[in-house]
Amino acid sequence: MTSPPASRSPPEVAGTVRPVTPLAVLTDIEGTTTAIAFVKDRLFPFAAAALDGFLAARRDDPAVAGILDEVRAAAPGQDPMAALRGWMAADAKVTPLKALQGLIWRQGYADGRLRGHLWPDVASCLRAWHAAGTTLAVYSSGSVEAQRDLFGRSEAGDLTPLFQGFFDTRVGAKRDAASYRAIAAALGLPAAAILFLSDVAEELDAAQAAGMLTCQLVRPEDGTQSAGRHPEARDFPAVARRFGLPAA
Ligand SMILES: CSCCC(=O)C(=O)COP(=O)(O)O
Ligand SMILES: [Mg+2]
Repeated sequence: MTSPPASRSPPEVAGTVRPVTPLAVLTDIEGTTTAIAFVKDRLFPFAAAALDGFLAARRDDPAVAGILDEVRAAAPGQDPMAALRGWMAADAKVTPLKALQGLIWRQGYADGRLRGHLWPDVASCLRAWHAAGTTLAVYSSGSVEAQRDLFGRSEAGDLTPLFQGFFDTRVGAKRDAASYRAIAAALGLPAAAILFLSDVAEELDAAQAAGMLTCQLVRPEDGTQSAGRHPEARDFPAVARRFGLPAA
């Protein structure tokens, strides 16, 4: 006798033996859909090299002026440029830095110097999951604008129509369980129906504390390492097999 297909109703959390198939997949970007090397060796140096010229040209743009006000509020008494440079050097996930990087990258995506990297297994799975009715959303420290540009001008084409939501640190820090509760509420789903994918164990811990299903992407070619405390997958097809999602 064959097993019945996994239910599409919200999964039971405890005391169940049936497979828990998520209604929604919430994915991180760096280290999960996209190579860490692309972010660290391409995107971050691109923004650092363009920062001075960008601010000189756009300082009076209301969006840029607003970000600089946020920098001053986050680093009182410091020169905003020094604060931005310090955050860049430390890879600090500070909201105004991420917003500014997103605006700088936007120019690179628009004129073709940047194209969003995706691991080759990612786009086909996202398309298959979306086609099967799974809600897809993104949660990254990169700004929502940067997320839309990366997926909109990706190596696999424009994937933005697949996603129902994009969330950044404006919803809260990625290591804070409250952020995941807020995302579940915004998606209109119980946290237990959402699978969060990330390479970072502390982010998965926070999602799990909020009640989400979790899976750590461990891609040896990207240098990520197993934390040993969450379900693991080496790519998106392995996520699909582990959680009963459709294969690409
Ligand atoms: C939107 S792509 C740039 C990613 C980024 O700026 C970053 O800090 C990586 O954060 P993630 O949460 O995707 O690991
Ligand atoms: Mg990550």
